[in-house]
Amino acid sequence: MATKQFKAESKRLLELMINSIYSQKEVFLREIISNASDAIDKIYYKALTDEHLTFDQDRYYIKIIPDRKKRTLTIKDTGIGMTKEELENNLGTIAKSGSLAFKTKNELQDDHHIIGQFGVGFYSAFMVADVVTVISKALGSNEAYKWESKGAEGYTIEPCEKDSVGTEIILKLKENTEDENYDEFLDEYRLKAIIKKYSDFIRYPIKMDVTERRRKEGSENEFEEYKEEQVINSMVPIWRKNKNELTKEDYENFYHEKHFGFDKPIRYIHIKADGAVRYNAILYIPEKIPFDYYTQEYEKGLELYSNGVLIMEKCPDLLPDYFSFVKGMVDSEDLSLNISREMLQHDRQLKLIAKNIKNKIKRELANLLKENREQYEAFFQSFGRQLKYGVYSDFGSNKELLQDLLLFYSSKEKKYVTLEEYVSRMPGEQKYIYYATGDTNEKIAKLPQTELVTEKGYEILYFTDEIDEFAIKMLKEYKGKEFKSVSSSDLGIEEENEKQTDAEEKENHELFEFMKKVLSDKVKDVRASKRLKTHPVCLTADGDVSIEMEKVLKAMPNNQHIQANKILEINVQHPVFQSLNKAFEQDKEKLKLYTNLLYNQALLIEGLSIDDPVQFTNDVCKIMV
Ligand SMILES: Nc1ncnc2c1ncn2[C@@H]1O[C@H](COP(=O)(O)OP(=O)(O)OP(=O)(O)O)[C@@H](O)[C@H]1O
Repeated sequence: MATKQFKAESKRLLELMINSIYSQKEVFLREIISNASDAIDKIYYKALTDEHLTFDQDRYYIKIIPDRKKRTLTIKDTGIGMTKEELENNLGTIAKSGSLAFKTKNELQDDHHIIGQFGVGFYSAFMVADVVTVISKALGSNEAYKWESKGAEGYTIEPCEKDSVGTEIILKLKENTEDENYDEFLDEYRLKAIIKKYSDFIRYPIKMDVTERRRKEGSENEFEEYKEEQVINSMVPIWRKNKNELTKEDYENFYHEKHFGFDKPIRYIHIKADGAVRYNAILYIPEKIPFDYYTQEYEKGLELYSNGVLIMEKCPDLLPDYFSFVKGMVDSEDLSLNISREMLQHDRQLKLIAKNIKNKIKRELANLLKENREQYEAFFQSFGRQLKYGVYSDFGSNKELLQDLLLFYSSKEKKYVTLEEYVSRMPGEQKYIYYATGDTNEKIAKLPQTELVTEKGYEILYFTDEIDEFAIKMLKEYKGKEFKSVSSSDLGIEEENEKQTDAEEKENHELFEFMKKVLSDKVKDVRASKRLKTHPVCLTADGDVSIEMEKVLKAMPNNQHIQANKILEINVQHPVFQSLNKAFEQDKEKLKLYTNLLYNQALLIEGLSIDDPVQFTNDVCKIMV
């Protein structure tokens, strides 16, 4: 059966191209400049194999010429130019890329990389222009031609005059409308900003006559404006330079030029990957936390370049959430771009780069921790919470990667320690890694629940961040040692006084039952404490939800009323216990009063609010009179 050819309605196709591919009009300039750069590159390649041709870098440039009077924007290049046939083929056929053909034919391999591949970028000019005129003279030709088009209607080609080899693209800008101001593309500042944003690392100078001001000669306070030709782009991206050519200052300057932050980065990572995936990257670990970092407004991501041309200002897929504080850029030739160069096809390359970057950041942070503890602690103060979120999120799938980057305040060392350091110091008989939760280190240090563990001489990690306990529950253990809250019912160290407390529990069973009834559903149980030494009372929790977790969950907007199973623990060695016993025998009303008072005291110690503060203060007054 004969295969029929698809027919394309080229007029319609062009309209689609112009109106649907790009989300931002300003990218037309990026596309035209990229074509100009490709055209110069082509001369460079020709010179490699043609002995009659030399490539003298200084002769090649791109010039941007806005003309307010004529409402035109001209982009001129000294590249290879186009013959009549090439104008016809390359600009008269949508999706025909002369550059792609050139690349394939010349099997280009070295550092100069031609950008064009889809054969559509040129038409983006019609987003901002009614009429596009191309005047071109090809290398090795004596004739010049003018190609002109008003868009979908078609184009004309005719001979014209042009002195030098190269191409001039003249855009007659559209009239302004209520929604669109095309004049902006005649404005020097705006043009400069667009060039800097997308085309800063085009290898050839992008020049423009820029208006400057100077003091009038012979005058004190009179100024005059004058035009000066300036090169707008930086040209050589520092990421393509060798690391040994660059100084710390170069990296810091780049950080500031790119507006990654106002601070000085504490570490930078320069990656030149040339293996399974080829890319260059410069990454920074900032010193200071951005003001919006822990808000929804904060956007993570790295700048993404393809061949030095900006594709995305913030590519989120390159950074995992737990490293969202990292700033920087990635440049790769191997990306699968979509036709507008605004997005990437979700490809293997990008995933490989992201994985690679993730491991490099992890290694860099681990090195920082080893080499400069003070700086790491400062970093952790800013971004540690994000690392802990990382341990907790995604069902703990990143906990192995992140656990050695965590720091917690230690009761014994009185400073921040790693889990590794904690475990390496554990006495042989210590079963668990102990932790205590609270608002501040000072408050935690005073918690009655810590008494037994501290008396045993064991180290306690202080958890002051809401996320801490959740993250640790996800970790479950570190190097085979389980985590244990000092408030949990079984601390694993009560052997000696275990039997005694059990006996006391039995002996005072009726008293505790009475107290439990007084407190009704507020507590699950009232027990003799195995952990209290000097304090009369404390609250602990049975089960998976701790009192701290209950507090955090309660503060969440969609809280599910998840509650900890609270246990009121009484220190039977404390003189208060005698008073309780006495009241139990002689005055049940008094026992009720004492029970409520002790319960409310325990709440206060935990940082929980009292249901009825007025009742509480009345109760305190009652025992005074
Ligand atoms: N300034 C120029 N000098 C020489 N040739 C040019 C110039 N501008 C465009 N061309 C030719 O026109 C072709 C089509 O350009 P167009 O921008 O539409 O696509 P492209 O650059 O090949 O691909 P992409 O859509 O990926 O940018 C180019 O491949 C190139 O051969």
